[in-house]
Amino acid sequence: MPGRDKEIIRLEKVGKTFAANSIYIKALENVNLSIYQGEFLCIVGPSGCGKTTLLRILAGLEEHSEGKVIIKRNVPEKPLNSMVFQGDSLFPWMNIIENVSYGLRMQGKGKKERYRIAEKYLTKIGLKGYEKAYPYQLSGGMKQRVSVARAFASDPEILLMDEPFGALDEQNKILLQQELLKIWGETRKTTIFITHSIDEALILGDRVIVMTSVPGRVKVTVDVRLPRPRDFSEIRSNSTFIRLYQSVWKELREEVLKTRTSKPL
Ligand SMILES: Nc1ncnc2c1ncn2[C@@H]1O[C@H](COP(=O)(O)OP(=O)(O)OP(=O)(O)O)[C@@H](O)[C@H]1O
Repeated sequence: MPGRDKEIIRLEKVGKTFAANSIYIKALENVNLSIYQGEFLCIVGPSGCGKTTLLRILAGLEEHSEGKVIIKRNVPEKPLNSMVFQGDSLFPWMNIIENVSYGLRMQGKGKKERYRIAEKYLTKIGLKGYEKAYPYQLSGGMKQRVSVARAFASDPEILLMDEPFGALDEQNKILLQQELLKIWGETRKTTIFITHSIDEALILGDRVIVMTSVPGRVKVTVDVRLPRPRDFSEIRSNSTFIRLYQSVWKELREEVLKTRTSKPL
C-alpha cells in the first residue's frame, strides 16, 4: 500500500452538467476525492454514471461545471497525463515505433533518444520486433499493448486509463493486466483506471472507488490490502479478495439496480 502522504489530485464538490438542445444531463454531482502520488486507483460504477466524464475532466478534455479540480504538478517539464482508451487510438499512418515515441517527439526529444525509450517499453510489453509494423498488421491485444507502451514512454505524471482492456478476450486481458502491473511496479506512476470488472479492479488497484448511479458521486472507497507483486493464479482464492469482491459487488449492485428503475429522459 503506497503512502497517503502526497496528494496529487483533489476534487472538491465537482459537478458536471451537459446541456444540448434544451436537454440537461447531470453527469456528476458533489464528487469529493483525493488521489495520492504513486497509487493505482480503480473506479467502478454502473454504466452511464459519469466515469468517463470524470476521467476527461482530469485529462483537461472536459470542463467541470461546479467545484474545484486541483492537480499538483511535480515536474513541470513532464507531460501531465497520458490516456489509454478502450478502442483503437493508434495513428494508422505511423509504424509502431513512431506511434510509441509520438509523445516524446512532441516533447522535442531527438530521434535516437525517442527510439531508445520506445524500444525499452516495446520490449517490456512483449512487442520487440514489431517496430516497423503498422497498426493494421496487429491484433486488438497487440494494439492495446502499443497504447500502454506509448502511455508509459512519454513518462507523464498521471496515467488515465478508460477500460483499456474492455474489448479484449479473457486470455489477452490477463496477459495485459500482468504486463501493466509489472511496468507500473517499476515506475509507480499514479494511475486512474476505469473498469466494469470488479475482478480487474481488485487485481490491479490499491483502492477501488465505487460510484453511484447517475449523477455520479463517490459512494464508497475500498482499500485493497493485497500484497504486491500479485499472484494472478492464486489471488481469486485469497480470502481478502473474496471478501472485498463481495463488499464491492454489494455496493455496485444497489447502484446498477437503481439505473434499471430510473425513468428515461
Ligand atoms: N458530450 C456529452 N453530451 C451530453 N451528454 C453526455 C456527454 N458525455 C456524456 N454524457 C452523459 O453523461 C452521463 C455520463 O456519461 P459517461 O460516459 O461519463 O458515463 P460512464 O460511466 O463512463 O458510462 P459507461 O460505463 O457506459 O462507459 C451519461 O448520461 C451520458 O449520456
